[in-house]
Amino acid sequence: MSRSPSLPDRPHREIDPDLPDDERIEALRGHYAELVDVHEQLSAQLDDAEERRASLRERVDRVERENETLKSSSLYIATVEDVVGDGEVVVKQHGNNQEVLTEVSPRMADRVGAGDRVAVDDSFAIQTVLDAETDARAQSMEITERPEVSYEDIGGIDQQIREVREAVEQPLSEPEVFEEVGIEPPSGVLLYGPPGTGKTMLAKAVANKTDATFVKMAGSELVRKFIGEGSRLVRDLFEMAREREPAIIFIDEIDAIATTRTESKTSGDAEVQRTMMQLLAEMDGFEARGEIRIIAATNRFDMLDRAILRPGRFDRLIEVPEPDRDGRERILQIHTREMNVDNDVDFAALADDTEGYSGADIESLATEAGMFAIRNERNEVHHQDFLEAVDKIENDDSSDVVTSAGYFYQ
Ligand SMILES: Nc1ncnc2c1ncn2[C@@H]1O[C@H](COP(=O)(O)OP(=O)(O)OP(=O)(O)O)[C@@H](O)[C@H]1O
Repeated sequence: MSRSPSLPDRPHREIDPDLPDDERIEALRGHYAELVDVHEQLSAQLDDAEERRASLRERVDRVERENETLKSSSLYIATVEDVVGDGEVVVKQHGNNQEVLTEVSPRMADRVGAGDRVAVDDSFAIQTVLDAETDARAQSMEITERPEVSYEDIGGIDQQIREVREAVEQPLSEPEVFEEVGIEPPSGVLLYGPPGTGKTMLAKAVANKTDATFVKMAGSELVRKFIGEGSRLVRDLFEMAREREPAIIFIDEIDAIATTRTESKTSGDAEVQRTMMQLLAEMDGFEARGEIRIIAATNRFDMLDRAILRPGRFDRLIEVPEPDRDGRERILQIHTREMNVDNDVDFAALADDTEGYSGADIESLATEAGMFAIRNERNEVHHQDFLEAVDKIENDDSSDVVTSAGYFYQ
């Protein structure tokens, strides 16, 4: 730091009062001249000091600004695509889709997994994993690189499987067939029917079969949890799918965002409307022969706004009903494949006893029967265990069976 210049000496002059007037005046003139000189020096020093002060102030301002920028420095949002091992991951930055192989600090190593949204700094070091609170997308979207469901795991809806394969799988696996014939594949497929009948499974099985990423979003979460975010989330949903082509977008409970317009003009309705408009806009601007297929599901077909069923939107409707007797038998067999089931179990008879059960109900029934076997200290499940399970489920008020059978869906 430069040192302040020394101050000039203060002029001091004793003037003898007994001097003749002209000499005194001369002495006073001389004193005055000295004072003027010192004044000029001090003014110059003051100007210098002012100048230095201004330049220091400027430096302080600059440092403060830099400090502020560092403290609040923006982080970029990226998705972890793959954990390569040895503390390295591939991340893809949102927006520019740049893919980067980056090291994970030991502090973050246990917390980072494929599919996580993370905040990265300029050098792509992962600073934080976005938790459910900050990451609306993580809460409302489920992304599975390759779901483990196959068509063989789904019972009783063979006709629906066939239709979904034609409408969703074939355009992905054999797009040339559609080109040769000169038709556009259906834009979107709508699965409708009571809860727990295998709609989600169907969508997952197609993703599995076609090696497509499964991107699921629940319509209800879109509008209920993230007020004001609905349309952004719809945009995000399609963007996520585009980043991961081939992909299957599955919108569960689409009725939550595509209900018939009501007269009321509450802000909640406006939000639902905006979300639906965004969805329609995304679908309208969609390449029908592209690598992204859209499947939606609803339990409330009656409530749907018909605008979403127009050609170019959800133009293939597939009903997924409750399983019939044969379907129930098949689903029972599927869900007991891994169980140690005694020869006395009569699946045909159980199918008769489970009228009105959905696939999900039958899955709970099998688990419940297994619990009875464990309670009776057996490792084999007997027919009687299934009967007790039926009894328990039907007398249990909290059971879904009672409600799902009574669901209104068309
Ligand atoms: N047809 C089926 N075959 C075999 N299992 C089934 C079938 N339907 C449902 N399940 C079982 O029930 C569970 C839930 O099914 P799924 O989520 O596919 O139903 P959904 O129709 O999408 O229901 P929701 O309308 O409530 O979302 C599945 O994980 C599966 O174990």
